[in-house]
Amino acid sequence: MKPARDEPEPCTLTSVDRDRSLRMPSLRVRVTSPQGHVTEAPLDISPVIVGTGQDCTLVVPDARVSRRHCELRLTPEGIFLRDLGSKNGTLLGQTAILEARLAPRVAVLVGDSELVVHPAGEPRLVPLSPTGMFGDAIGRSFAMRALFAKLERAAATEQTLLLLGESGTGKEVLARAIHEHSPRRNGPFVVFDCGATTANLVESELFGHTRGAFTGAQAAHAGLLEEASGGTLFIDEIGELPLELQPKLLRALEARQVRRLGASDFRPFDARVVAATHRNLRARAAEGQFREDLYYRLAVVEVQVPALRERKDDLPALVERFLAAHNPPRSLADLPPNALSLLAAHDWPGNVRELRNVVARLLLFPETVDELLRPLKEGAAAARPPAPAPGPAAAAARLDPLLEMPLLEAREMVMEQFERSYLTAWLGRHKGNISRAAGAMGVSRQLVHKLLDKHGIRPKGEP
Ligand SMILES: Nc1ncnc2c1ncn2[C@@H]1O[C@H](COP(=O)(O)OP(=O)(O)OP(=O)(O)O)[C@@H](O)[C@H]1O
Repeated sequence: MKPARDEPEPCTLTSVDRDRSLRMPSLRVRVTSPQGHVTEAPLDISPVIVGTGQDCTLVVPDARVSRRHCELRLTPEGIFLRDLGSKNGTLLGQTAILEARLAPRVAVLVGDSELVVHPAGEPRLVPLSPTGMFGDAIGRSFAMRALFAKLERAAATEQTLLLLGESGTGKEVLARAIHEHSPRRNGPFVVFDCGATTANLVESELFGHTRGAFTGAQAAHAGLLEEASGGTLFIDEIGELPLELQPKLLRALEARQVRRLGASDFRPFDARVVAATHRNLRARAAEGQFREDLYYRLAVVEVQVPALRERKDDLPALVERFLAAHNPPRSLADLPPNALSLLAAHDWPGNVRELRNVVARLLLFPETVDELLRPLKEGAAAARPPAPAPGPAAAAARLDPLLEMPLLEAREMVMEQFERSYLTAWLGRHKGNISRAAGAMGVSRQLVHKLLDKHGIRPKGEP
């Protein structure tokens, strides 16, 4: 299909069909190493990250390429290439670029490798949700509206779904919305977090147990697969499911029946499973850290929930939502005038959860807007020594704004702030060493990683 004179350039994202579909050009990013090794990936609504790290979209075998070297993004304005702070730079001709619009077929140098975006066939149409909402999830960006349209269709089926995405991107909100849009909406929505449950409890929690199956099992207990019958079981952090339990979950999902711990018989269950993880499960499966057969069983429908930094178009609507949910409800006019532009300049490693917390803090301490995003950028490396204990007057002054909030909200916010300060202080004392900080805090390394994700903190030394 050749674009007519007035049609948009083929390498832009454009909504058509009265904003119900997205015209998605077919583009492929190709990187050729100096030895002639070629790696390729499609460039569509998700950005392509190029680097040597295994979590990159395009993993380039070139020692002069950084772990996360550069990023390509398809936007309504064209293809954008951004250097991610690489050591050896991203060169367009002789010029090192930080961010530039890139035309197709133009070669760029990353390390010693050549990167080119090639048109690869006809554009396709991707359905868009017309509303920019899916259950409680808000998203006006093309990326989220395309995701909502896909999830709406998947929700109507009985298929198992796998939601991938960084911590705080909204996987649980989406899982709940899938349940609410499914024929099972009148049944229970049950949540199980593999990452927050100790390994020896996971089995009895998921599959249940008989009386006397282990010390303390005084009564028989149905597992969550059975409890979610008629509804949906959301298994969060499925990547943390112990390897030895993975065949048992696979068998249960295949046979739609479950054997309680200590039992010899099988019981049928009727729950739909939606799973989520912040890990690259496909890569873990390839490395033997996750059962490949279970991965394929879970990923019948697999969706990637984009990070907030990839969809900053969503910021105003999300901020408005958090303001409106405040008690009493607030609006954008209650924020300092430069707040939205400051928020847009931030990278949001903790995603929507971090945004929600920042908005809550902005309402309490609007005068701190300029400082607010600075410590977030510096992360744990900037852990400051704890401030001296405040006197009674200072304590009362800090309490005043909290008194305007309902107890539960105020308590959650104080707890989150405490958790963050506690974590950064211990990481600071141990120079970012997670094992030592976890030891000092008396918790597992996994929990420290989870908390780091939750608060959007990147410890010193991590890129
Ligand atoms: N699209 C969205 N619209 C409105 N609120 C959102 C959206 N995405 C996330 N949130 C809010 O952000 C917070 C974190 O979301 P959620 O717990 O669903 O993230 P998650 O990806 O499941 O995180 P984790 O992997 O850490 O469990 C919640 O308060 C949720 O309501």
